[in-house]
Formats: sequence, structure tokens, C-alpha cells
Amino acid sequence: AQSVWGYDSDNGPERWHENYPMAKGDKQSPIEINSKDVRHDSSLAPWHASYDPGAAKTILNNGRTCRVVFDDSFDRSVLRGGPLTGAYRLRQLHLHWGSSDDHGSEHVIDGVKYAAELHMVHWNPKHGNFAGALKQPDGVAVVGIFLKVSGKHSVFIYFLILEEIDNIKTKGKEAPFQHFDPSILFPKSRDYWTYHGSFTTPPCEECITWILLREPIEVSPDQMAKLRSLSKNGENEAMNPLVDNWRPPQPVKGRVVRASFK
Ligand SMILES: NS(=O)(=O)N=C1NCCCN1
Ligand SMILES: [Zn+2]
Repeated sequence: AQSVWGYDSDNGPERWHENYPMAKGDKQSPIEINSKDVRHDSSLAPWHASYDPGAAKTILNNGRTCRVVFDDSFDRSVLRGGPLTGAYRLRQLHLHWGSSDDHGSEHVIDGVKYAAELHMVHWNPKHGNFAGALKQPDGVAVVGIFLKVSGKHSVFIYFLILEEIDNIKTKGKEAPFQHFDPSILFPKSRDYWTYHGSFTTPPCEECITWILLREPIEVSPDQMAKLRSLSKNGENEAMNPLVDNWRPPQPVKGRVVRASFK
């Protein structure tokens, strides 16, 4: 049987296109962003998130990432503004990270790879449901936040997600995760880059308006170590560290990245 997609040599990003042809499309993500090619767009509005902490439901290790899911059955936690038209519903958030602090993010900024990248996935309810939104160019909006490892002690104490890691060590483990407002993870600055791209995981649908925050948030080495203590495997299998679950940058193919800032 075909091995399910993943990040290993036999099922990783270089082979995804064999089962998911969209992976070779012209609007794939992530990309490398070079400030010299970015265009400041003064017409870009600020973005606003209004999230209901009660919408948070559970946290899950699905063997490929750590994911928090939210109630998206109505406009309860929404993202508005920026490059978007209308309100997009928050559905889930997850992370991508490396086996060491010098890499792990998916987007690369002026050659800089961050230790991790957090994705907050929202979808446009005008397309009826999430599955319908995946088929539309304006179907999904993902806010990307870069994580930088800081030696300082004033690190991300809010990072409640990492407190829950002990309960979801192995693939398939899920724990309640409630009363959580993910907007506490936003950095101070609202500056962002935006461009049109795809999911960075198969089937790699090209339905995403990316909103990448310029200012990284800081985490401690211990917090990164916690993330790396997750296992790709189930509880009755050998521990296989869940690390390096990132797709490398894809061809920009003439796309323009706009910046909300000068
Ligand atoms: N890394 S990504 O582009 O957000 N990919 C996703 N795939 C499944 C649904 C949520 N997001
Ligand atoms: Zn992601």
C-alpha cells in the first residue's frame, strides 16, 4: 500500500506530487520571502481577530503536528480585515518545528529559518463549509507566526499549548483544551506580509491567503524541547520524535508578496 504522506525520505515533500498533483502547482507554499522583492501596499488594512475562548475544544497529536481545534459551526471566533473580505472562521491551529533551534519554520524570511512556525487556519463561510472553501481561491486564510528561541527568562509563559503536551505524547492522543484565546499568542506588532498560496501539507490546495506576521514570538529552549518530545508513533510503538514536520520553500513563480509596513 502507498505509504501515507509524511516528512521522511520515502514519503516526504519531494514525493508528495506522486499522490497529490497539486503539490506541483504554480501557487504553492511555503515560500522564501526576500524583502527586496516585497511591495509595500498602503491600501492593505489592519487585520483583526475576535476569538471566543469558549470556542477552543481539544488538543491532538495526529502524528504529524500538535493541533488545537475550535468550534467553527458559526461566526464565533473570526478573523477580519487585512487582505481579507468578510469574516473568516477560526477552525484550528497547529505548528511546524525543527529538530534544533536553527530551523523548523516553513516560510523563510531573508534567509532566516525560525525554530518553529504556528499556523492559525480560518475559512470563508461564504463557501458553505471547510471542504467547499478548499476549492476556492479565497476559501482559507492562515495567520503564520514565527517562533524564536530566546535565552531570556521572560519567555512565553502563556504558551499553554506546551503545558498540555504531556497529555498528548503519542499519535492519536487527544485532550480537552478549553477556555483558550489564541490571540494571546500574537506579537505586539500587527505588521504582516501577505500573498496567495497553498496548504503546506497534502493535498496542497491553492486556496490560501497567507498573512505572515513580521514580529516573531519568543519561546524558551525548554518549551521547544517539550514540542520535540512528542512522538510520531502511537503509545504501543517505539518513540519516534515528532520533529522536522516542515515543507521547504516552493517556487514563487512570479507571485508578488505585499507588506503592510514600509
Ligand atoms: N500547514 S497548513 O498549510 O496550514 N496545512 C493544513 N492542512 C490541513 C488543514 C489545516 N492546515
Ligand atoms: Zn501548517
